[in-house]
Amino acid sequence: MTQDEILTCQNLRKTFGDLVAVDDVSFTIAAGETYGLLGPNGAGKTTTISMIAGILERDGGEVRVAGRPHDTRSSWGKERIGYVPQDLALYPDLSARENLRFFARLHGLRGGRVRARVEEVLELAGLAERADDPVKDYSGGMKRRLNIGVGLLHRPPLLILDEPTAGVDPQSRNAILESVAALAGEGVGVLYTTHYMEEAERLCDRIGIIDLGRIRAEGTRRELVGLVGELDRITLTADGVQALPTLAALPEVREAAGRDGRVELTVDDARRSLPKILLAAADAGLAVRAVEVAEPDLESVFLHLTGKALRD
Ligand SMILES: Nc1ncnc2c1ncn2[C@@H]1O[C@H](COP(=O)(O)OP(=O)(O)OP(=O)(O)O)[C@@H](O)[C@H]1O
Repeated sequence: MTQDEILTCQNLRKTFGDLVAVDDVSFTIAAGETYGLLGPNGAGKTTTISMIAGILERDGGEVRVAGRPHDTRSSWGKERIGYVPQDLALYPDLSARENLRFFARLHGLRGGRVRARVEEVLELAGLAERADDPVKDYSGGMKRRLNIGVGLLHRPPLLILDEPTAGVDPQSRNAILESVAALAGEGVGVLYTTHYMEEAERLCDRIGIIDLGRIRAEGTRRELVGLVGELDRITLTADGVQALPTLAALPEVREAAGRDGRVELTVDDARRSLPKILLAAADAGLAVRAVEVAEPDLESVFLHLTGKALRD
């Protein structure tokens, strides 16, 4: 274990009757790192994080929080984890401020520390202006932001978020993603589950692709994309395909094909090679009308690894 590892889980396993919901899952998260568990509904994300959070008994494996063994009975680990479940755990008749005060006391905060922390979390969640309205009058996104705020009250060094943007409006979604990035910037380790590829790509330093209870592949976005050996594609729409031999001869171009005024190029790094390709096309007398760049994404990685789409 490296010194700044906030979470280590090894060989986690959970069965429900004959169903193996989580099968030999291992990964680590460092302080300040955001780790994404990306997989479709039923992949085993919630079961995995419930075991890590210490709210579900595991059938096998080990969890360490900041180096210490952690299970359903250990309060030391729970004090270091902020767990935000998918379902809202709020009192609808109380205001945001009242909800936060209640949960802050539950975490053992008292007196002036409750007041100060509640105000900080209201700001963080972007709810200061509506702090005294009953939660039942909030939008779905506001409730979700408050739910995350509750998980942050005790300043945990490890934050576990279970699909925090499911069903929220785009504005709240953006606010949630920004606040998670800010927390990671302050050194909080984040475990983030999602079935949205774009969120994993935008937010996560490393991603574990999970399907049928197993982690199929793990790495940075670039590493995962590299794993399946897919290359970037550039499509030029032009007045003809006469520049094809010139473009095919460029060292950046792996494959080139053209017909009906469209030139299709396969390249290693589209962003870097695009200016050179456009210059070469112009030199060869090709009038380019449109350019389209397609980089392989985690959706294609998922398809490659599991033979099915991330979303049905
Ligand atoms: N308490 C339970 N009893 C029986 N089966 C369960 C239980 N909890 C989960 N499962 C099953 O275990 C598998 C993994 O479920 P889990 O909820 O962990 O997946 P998930 O990736 O979080 O999906 P979702 O996004 O739908 O929550 C699924 O097949 C699910 O039906």
